[in-house]
Amino acid sequence: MGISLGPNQYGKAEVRLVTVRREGAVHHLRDLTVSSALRGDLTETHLTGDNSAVLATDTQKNTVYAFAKRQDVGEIEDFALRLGRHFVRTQEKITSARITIAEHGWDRIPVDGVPHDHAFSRSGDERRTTTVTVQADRAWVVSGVDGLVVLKSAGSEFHGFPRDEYTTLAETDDRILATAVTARWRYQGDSGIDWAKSHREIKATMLETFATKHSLSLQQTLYAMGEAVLRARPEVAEVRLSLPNKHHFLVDLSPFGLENHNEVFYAADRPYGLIEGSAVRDEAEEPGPAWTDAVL
Ligand SMILES: O=c1[nH]c(=O)c2[nH]c(=O)[nH]c2[nH]1
Repeated sequence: MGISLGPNQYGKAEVRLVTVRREGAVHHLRDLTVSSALRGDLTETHLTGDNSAVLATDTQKNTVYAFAKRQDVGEIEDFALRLGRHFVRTQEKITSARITIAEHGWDRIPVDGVPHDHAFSRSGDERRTTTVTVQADRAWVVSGVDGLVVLKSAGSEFHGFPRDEYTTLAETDDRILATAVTARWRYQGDSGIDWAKSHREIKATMLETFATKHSLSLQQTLYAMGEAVLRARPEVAEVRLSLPNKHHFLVDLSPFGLENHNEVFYAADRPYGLIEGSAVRDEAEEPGPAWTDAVL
């Protein structure tokens, strides 16, 4: 019978890791969600239940915690590289390790205007992310951001679209544009990059472009954001963006005898337009195995 095992991987998903590093009275907090996915010669466990090549997902979880103790976590890209290389180097049958990390931000609580030593408030929904894929002595790093919510209350139009028998949407030259940015960018190379600075500047570039680019569509804004990142950051080969159009509909106030001059909106949560695309550098390195899976 012509049946065989298809592509497979296994690992521990969403290990919740919080670390506290003490510098005298000042505590430094890190809050990560770490997932591992291993690939390799794993046919036996699937076909016969022979687990001799299966590093338990429980062990993978423990490795995350032990590594966090043995060495300061540092940048999520470096932590993921250390974990991925460890799994590939120590497990004979494992040929590929993919480590995905999301970092949740915490801000110090201000007390009388002074940031507190050891009390924090969650920074919101935004998360810094990375997915590192390690194979033999190569690694590919794809980093990004999730849940970066932005809105502009001017500088956005949408018109000139086709009208058929089902079109009701009014053309507009003044609307609210809002989205929650999911971005992924792939780095050329896996060393010599200041991950934190790169992340900070890519995010600043995307935000600045969102703010200043006069928008005729969210698609146009998406490409402008990606293009600006590639122009500013030579270490990045490609940027992929997934932008939900968080619609803000004008409320019809005429039943109440009131006019609505773009002042009162209904923020709908669904359905939403979902605009996705990428900007690619012409002479970019090949994406390697990391990109398609790592993105979304
Ligand atoms: O920026 C937009 N792009 C679209 O494709 C679209 N479609 C829609 O209904 N509104 C919008 N806005």
